Amino acid sequence: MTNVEPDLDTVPETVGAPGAPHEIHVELGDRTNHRAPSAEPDGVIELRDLEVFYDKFRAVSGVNLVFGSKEITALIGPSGCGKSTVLRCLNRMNDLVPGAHVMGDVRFHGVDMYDASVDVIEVRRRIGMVFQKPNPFPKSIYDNVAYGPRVTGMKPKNMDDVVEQALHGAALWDEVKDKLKQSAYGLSGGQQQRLCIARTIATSPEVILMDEPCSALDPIATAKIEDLMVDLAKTYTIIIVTHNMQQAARVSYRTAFFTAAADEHGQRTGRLVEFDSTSKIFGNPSDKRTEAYITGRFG
Ligand SMILES: Nc1ncnc2c1ncn2[C@@H]1O[C@H](COP(=O)(O)OP(=O)(O)OP(=O)(O)O)[C@@H](O)[C@H]1O
Repeated sequence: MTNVEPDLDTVPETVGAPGAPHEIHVELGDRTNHRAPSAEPDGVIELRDLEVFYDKFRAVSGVNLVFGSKEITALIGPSGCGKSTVLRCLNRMNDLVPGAHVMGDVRFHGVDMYDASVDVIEVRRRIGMVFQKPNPFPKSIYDNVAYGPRVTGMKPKNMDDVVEQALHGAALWDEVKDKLKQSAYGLSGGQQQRLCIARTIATSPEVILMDEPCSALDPIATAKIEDLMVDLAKTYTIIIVTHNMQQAARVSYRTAFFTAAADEHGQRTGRLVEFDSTSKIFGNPSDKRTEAYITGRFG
């Protein structure tokens, strides 16, 4: 996936000076709840000088980002710029990737998430993840949702209530309430993805990370997940990686744009180019590389 993207550092002058007036055709926010982001994100998660390696390969470098709670933040950029790598740092998923190591600071409520005293299971309970391809377990719908509370040792008074609430939260209850004991594999792709969201919220996380959650879905199922995201953001902090710029523009409050630049040895390392409110990024970006990307000239 790397080394096939054009180098955004070499965008031609015709793109225009940073901040210059220009025409950008990405529609903003027909699905958002139009909650204006506060001036500065509160920093529920903060990245300082984040650098991620896969063995000796430096995949991303110099990432400083501050996420706001109960907001949707989109990470966008061309293939291979390190969006998923950064996302996986936010709940220590990269621990599971052979050769991956993380430098710099990743703080959750100000606490160093990579400190030796931190309980990784608890990190992943509080910061859940939904993947690109719906990945329900080969279990019943009920057992998929109850799985997280069971394995993380939650002892709810009534598991049925937990399952029902999570399925309501994922806007799936009405479609499955009469077949909770049936296999999750009998659901459509979009339903399976909402089941995965229910499975994530059943453990009462604060943050939900989503890595291209709609890329395997048709437009109707995508629209349902986008509506759901906006609804979930009233309760949860959501950080989403998406290739779909319309989607980023529709659902997110803030957007971080990454790109990958080659060094003198030709090694392409992902970097954060610009982070701002979504309306600024899509309406009047400060960096010509952002503008080139969102107007479809590159990437
Ligand atoms: N498990 C891995 N082992 C080695 N290199 C990896 C691994 N995962 C990602 N990389 C490399 O790290 C860089 C960033 O990849 P990453 O998947 O984070 O980018 P991305 O922006 O999410 O890409 P895409 O949009 O194509 O999913 C790429 O050069 C990729 O090849």
